[in-house]
Amino acid sequence: MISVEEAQRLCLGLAGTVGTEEIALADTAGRVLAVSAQAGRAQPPFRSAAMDGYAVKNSEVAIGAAFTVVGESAAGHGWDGTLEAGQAVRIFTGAPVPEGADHVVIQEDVDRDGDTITIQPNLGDGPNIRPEGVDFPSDFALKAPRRLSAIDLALLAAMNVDRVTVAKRPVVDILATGDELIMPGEVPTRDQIIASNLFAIKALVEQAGGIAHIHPIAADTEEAITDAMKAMTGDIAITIGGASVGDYDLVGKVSDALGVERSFYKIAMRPGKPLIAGRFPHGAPYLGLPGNPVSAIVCALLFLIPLVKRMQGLDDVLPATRTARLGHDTPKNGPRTHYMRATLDGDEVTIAGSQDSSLLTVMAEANCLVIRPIGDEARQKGEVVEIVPL
Ligand SMILES: Nc1nc2c(c(=O)[nH]1)N[C@H]1C(S)=C(S)[C@@H](COP(=O)(O)OP(=O)(O)OC[C@H]3O[C@@H](n4cnc5c(N)ncnc54)[C@H](O)[C@@H]3O)O[C@H]1N2
Ligand code: MOO
Repeated sequence: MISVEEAQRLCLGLAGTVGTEEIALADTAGRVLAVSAQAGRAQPPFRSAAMDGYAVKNSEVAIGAAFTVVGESAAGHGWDGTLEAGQAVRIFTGAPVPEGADHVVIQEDVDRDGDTITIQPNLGDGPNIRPEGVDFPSDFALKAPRRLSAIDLALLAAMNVDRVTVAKRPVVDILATGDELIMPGEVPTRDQIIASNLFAIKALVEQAGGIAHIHPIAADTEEAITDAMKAMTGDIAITIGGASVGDYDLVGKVSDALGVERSFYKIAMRPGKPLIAGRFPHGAPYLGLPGNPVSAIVCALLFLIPLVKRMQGLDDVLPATRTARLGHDTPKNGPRTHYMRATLDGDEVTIAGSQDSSLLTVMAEANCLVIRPIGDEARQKGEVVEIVPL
């Protein structure tokens, strides 16, 4: 059995790239920027008024000073002249500040009589002018790779970028295997259960920027699994279940027969020990996840999701960890790294009482996984542990 770190390294080694596409800015939220976007224009592209008021010379600003209003600069319609001594230009927020002016006195601070303004005693601070390029200069670039946030879309728009080159979304084929499984909504026989973990995995893939295709459940026969695996032609292939050593755990055998080049089988981790990883003949990375609901989901978080992100060109793809303090004593860990379902409240973490890998109710209540290293000694309340926030 290999370590989790080694397994993650090998999985990421299977990642190919999915190529890029140019799409409209409005469609890019959550996509990964593949080519740095260039501004080509400063923002603001001119000195602009930050307040509504009067543009004057800073050197002339004083309580009681009077100015003659000689023009108007509105947003989208600047004033082309040059301000002379004793003059003011009526100006509005976002409008270009005229040549010769370097202070905007807000309108609340002046008294206007015809074309004359006089600065009042309540004069506030200036200069109320945004320098050219104060948000970004004309050579500004939004650097790739980067997952585009909602705010990034506004920034790209401000940069006058209307088409964006992003990584294509990796297509992930998800195949659940097992005679006992039916889809939600179908009528189970006495010995059947409902396929569940694939829905969490589909959602995780989509949150990570991939496209998930759920395939029809395959029965526990070599023929059915072979046919179903041949139909997985996307960028990443996932099977769920049948990865262990039982008589009906046929996925490893079938994947070998299909020419999947095995990268590793079995990890010193709990849950998720019987993970299979390899590469399909057509190049797609393949992960054979264990069937237990929690095992499949934890494996997806630790191995599949990083792969989906890496195939979009992202660098920092492994789940973030942080530390927390144990809210109680906990016994020595065994020979596998244990990812324990737990609840973080403030800085204190409480490990769930049952860690059986079939328990979705426990995982649904958890908001983190406590990582217990291989052979970790018994820990006392208050000791620091590493966690993966969920
Ligand atoms: N003799 C041994 N038995 C087992 C070992 C072992 O080392 N020696 N490993 C155990 C561990 S650890 C795990 S994890 C499981 C993984 O087994 P498989 O990947 O072969 O999974 P299945 O046997 O097909 O299913 C296990 C369990 O999960 C249920 N299941 C399967 N698929 C789904 C699904 N899509 N949605 C919901 N539930 C699913 C299935 O009905 C079983 O109850 O093996 C242990 N055994
Ligand atoms: O590794 Mo299994 O995933 O412990 O239940």
